[in-house]
Amino acid sequence: MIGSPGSRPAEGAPPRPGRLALRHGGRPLVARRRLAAALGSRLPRPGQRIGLLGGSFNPAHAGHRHISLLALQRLGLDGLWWLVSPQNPLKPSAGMAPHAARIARAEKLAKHRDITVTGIESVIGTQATADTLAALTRYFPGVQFVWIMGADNLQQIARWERWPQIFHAAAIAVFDRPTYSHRALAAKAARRFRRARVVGRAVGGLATRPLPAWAFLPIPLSKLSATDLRRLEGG
Ligand SMILES: Nc1ncnc2c1ncn2[C@@H]1O[C@H](COP(=O)(O)OP(=O)(O)OP(=O)(O)O)[C@@H](O)[C@H]1O
Ligand SMILES: O=C(O)c1ccc[n+]([C@@H]2O[C@H](COP(=O)([O-])O)[C@@H](O)[C@H]2O)c1
Repeated sequence: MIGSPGSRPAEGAPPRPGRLALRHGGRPLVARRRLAAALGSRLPRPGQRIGLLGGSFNPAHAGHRHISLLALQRLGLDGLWWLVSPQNPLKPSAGMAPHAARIARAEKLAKHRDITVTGIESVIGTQATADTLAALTRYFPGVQFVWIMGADNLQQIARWERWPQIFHAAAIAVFDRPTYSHRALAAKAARRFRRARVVGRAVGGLATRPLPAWAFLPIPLSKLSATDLRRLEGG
């Protein structure tokens, strides 16, 4: 049923954003063929575990691929989408390469059968992650979405729009990143949701845990960043 939050109703979840109308005249606002086009015809099936690595990808780099491969393995994902954001609400648009150019470059780098590069947020008309997750869980009921991010974003997620809703909309996997681990784990979001943290062997089943659920994954670190790459490329 479109409009259901997926197979994992979150107990005590805050109300979904009212302004996000996904049905009009009984039909979804975005036709399935447009969603399929944005996903290279690879629509997910109910029950599948799909990782969502949201990012500016300005530009994509091997650090993105590194955490994506680890996410696929360690979380037993069926697929992982690189959600190339039209515009991060907290980043300046100056210096941001055009959306299509960032997608094209990410596609060249991803090159993995389980990774889909997509600009789907521009198709469904969302920018804030809370809205993106609300839309995806309605368009794809029963799909187990896992939001993937680096530790730098756990540190600052409490500045994102309606951020607690994100914890109630999808499981969250945080991948360690040089210099951020301690700050991230001491930050507001980690403290507020400390009881929802999944540790040890249970992390492998994060995708199917009742929400909220999040985990911090220590990994072999990658120092790569888009900021450094832009500097090297003279951008
Ligand atoms: N080397 C890395 N290790 C762990 N996570 C990373 C790494 N690089 C990027 N990420 C994560 O990937 C997601 C998308 O990152 P983004 O496209 O902003 O790249 P970035 O290198 O962080 O860019 P910038 O330097 O411009 O902020 C974010 O959640 C970010 O934390
Ligand atoms: O929802 C928000 O308010 C929000 C604020 C900042 C970042 N985000 C999302 O976080 C993801 C990572 O962004 P970035 O620019 O650090 O790669 C990307 O999907 C953004 O849309 C979302």
